[in-house]
Amino acid sequence: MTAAKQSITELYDLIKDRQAQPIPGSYTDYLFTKGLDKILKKVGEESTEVIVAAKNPDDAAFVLEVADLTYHVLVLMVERGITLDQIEAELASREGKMSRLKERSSINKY
Ligand SMILES: N=c1c2ncn([C@@H]3O[C@H](COP(=O)(O)OP(=O)(O)OP(=O)(O)O)[C@@H](O)[C@H]3O)c2ncn1[C@@H]1O[C@H](COP(=O)(O)O)[C@@H](O)[C@H]1O
Repeated sequence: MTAAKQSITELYDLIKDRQAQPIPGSYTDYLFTKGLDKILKKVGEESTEVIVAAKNPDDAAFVLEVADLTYHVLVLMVERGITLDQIEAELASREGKMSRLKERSSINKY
C-alpha cells in the first residue's frame, strides 16, 4: 500500500478555498480571522520549531515540524495574495545560473 500524499498545490488550493468559503471553527479560518500578525507569529514559531527539530535525530519529528511550517507559510502566501506560480517562476528564473561560489574569508571579528 502506498502512503497517502497531499501535494503543496492541493494544500494551497484548500487554504484558498477556506479563505473564500470560511468554515467557522476551522483552524485556517481562525488564522485568517486573526489576520496577518497572528499568521506571522505562527510562521516565526514554526520556523523555530523546525530549527530545534533539525538538531535532534528524530526524523519523524523534523518532518512534522517542516509540514507545520509549510502549512503556515502557505496560509501567509494566501493572506498576502501570492500564488505558487509566482514562487515557481522565481525558482525557474534561477535555473541554470551559476551560483556565486567563492572562497569567503573567515569571520574572526565579532
Ligand atoms: N496542514 C494543516 C495543518 N498543519 C498544522 N495545522 C494546525 O496548526 C496548529 C498548530 O498547532 P499549535 O499547537 O502551534 O497552535 P495552537 O495552539 O493550536 O494555536 P495557536 O493558539 O497557537 O494559534 C494546530 O492546530 C494544527 O491543527 C494545520 N491545520 C490544517 N492543515 C490543513 O488544512 C486543511 C484545512 O484545515 P481546517 O482549516 O482545519 O479545516 C486540513 O485538511 C489540513 O490539510
